[in-house]
Amino acid sequence: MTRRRLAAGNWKMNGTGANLSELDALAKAHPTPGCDILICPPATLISRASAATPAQISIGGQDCHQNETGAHTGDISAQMLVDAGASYVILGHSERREDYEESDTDVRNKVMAALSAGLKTIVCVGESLSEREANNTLDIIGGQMAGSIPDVVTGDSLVVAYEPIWAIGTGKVPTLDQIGEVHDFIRSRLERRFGAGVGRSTRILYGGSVKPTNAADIFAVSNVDGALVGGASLSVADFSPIIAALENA
Ligand SMILES: O=C(CO)COP(=O)(O)O
Repeated sequence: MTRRRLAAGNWKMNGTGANLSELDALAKAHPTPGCDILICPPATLISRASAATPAQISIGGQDCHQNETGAHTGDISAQMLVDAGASYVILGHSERREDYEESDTDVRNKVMAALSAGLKTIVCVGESLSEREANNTLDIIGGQMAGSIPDVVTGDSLVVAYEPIWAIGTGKVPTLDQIGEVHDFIRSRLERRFGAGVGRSTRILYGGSVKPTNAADIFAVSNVDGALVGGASLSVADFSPIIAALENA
């Protein structure tokens, strides 16, 4: 099973129109990429980013509401993301689980809404430092997967991102053995639940302090099919070498 690798950038709450030139430069640096490239800018930029960016770079959202329409001030539905030009959405990021107390059930409902709108979904899972230190990492990941991923997944519509919370924005990265252990576990859980088809075609990304300096080592780990990159996705100078490392993995 060959999975097309994915380099995904999560801009979080960073970027205005002035940053769209980064996308242009990224597209010029990777005219025919050897992996999928995705940028998830803030919602205010999705429409402009998708209009301005060549097709080899996909644009995604960072969250969506579980309902199609309605009285939900400040929220954005999956259909609205599609309308704005998004083809992916990140769901269940640890920052949303923490800042908005999103539960696994909330995430699962959002994933179902996004899939039925035709979006590919990147579902984030990951343990806190205290959970890792208590040797609970695999239990936590297994529970988040069981609770956050719905039964209706088909084809390559699901991407799972393993993001240890303690590695996000900290410069700390798990050992390659630790990354491999969790990615192998995620793969086995996907195969057990969805069978060989979806279980093997689902891409599993690593996220948390991925930099040009550590990307090649991380991409050599088994069942690492790409990265979900925060800070280093904001500039072409940092993101482009990460993409190149993935292309060469
Ligand atoms: O949370 C992340 C991506 O979603 C990772 O962020 P950093 O790459 O900044 O650690």
